Amino acid sequence: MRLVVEGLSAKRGEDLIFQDISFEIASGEALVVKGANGSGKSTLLRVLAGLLPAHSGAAKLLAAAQPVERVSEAAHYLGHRNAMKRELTVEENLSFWQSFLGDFAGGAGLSVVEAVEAVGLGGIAHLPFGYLSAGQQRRMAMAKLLVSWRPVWILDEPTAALDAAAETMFAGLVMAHLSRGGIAIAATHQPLGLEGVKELHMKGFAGIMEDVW
Ligand SMILES: Nc1ncnc2c1ncn2[C@@H]1O[C@H](COP(=O)(O)OP(=O)(O)OP(=O)(O)O)[C@@H](O)[C@H]1O
Repeated sequence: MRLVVEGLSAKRGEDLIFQDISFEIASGEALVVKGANGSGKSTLLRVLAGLLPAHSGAAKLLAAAQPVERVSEAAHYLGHRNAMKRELTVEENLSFWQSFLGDFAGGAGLSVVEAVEAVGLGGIAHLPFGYLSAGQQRRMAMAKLLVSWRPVWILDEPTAALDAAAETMFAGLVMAHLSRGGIAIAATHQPLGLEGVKELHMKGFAGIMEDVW
């Protein structure tokens, strides 16, 4: 499986945010997207996740376990917000996402109990999501990545609000995902503790980008 991005550009309103972004990531690889505030990291991830249209260019997932028209069909997107309902329990939220998303071909998600344990929060899945601390909420949002199998993880500032132990835990989850043949793309200002990842440096519209492999 390969994620191939060719000549991608995107606008916000009338403004071109970036243009001519190209890169390729294969199964088992991660790409970290770096750049200053406002350089277009979130915009790029939102385009890949199908939440914003590309202005030009394309992103394709090739040789996936099932054919897809859009990368988003094979992707989990973890944005700045956690996409959980505060009034529902953690278990209810994760069960919803598990049945809503389903499994992509070639893999199977963990049970809700297993996923909650994998993020180190076994025993509090019965609480309303809104009762959890900011860091616990972020961990539970990561558990959402585990309850259904999606080969591509698109992660926007995944470790915001996490303590050092949770950052290490998250790096382990990403490495396990890669070892299952997954792909991860993460925008971050913080080191994710991942070894040997590719980097993409967004420069904003003036400088666009350069690759550092
Ligand atoms: N809804 C919007 N309408 C118009 N412009 C927007 C919108 N959202 C973002 N922008 C602009 O697009 C540019 C890129 O924003 P983006 O959120 O992609 O940057 P970023 O690199 O992720 O920044 P940060 O590191 O602060 O999260 C910024 O100049 C921002 O003001």
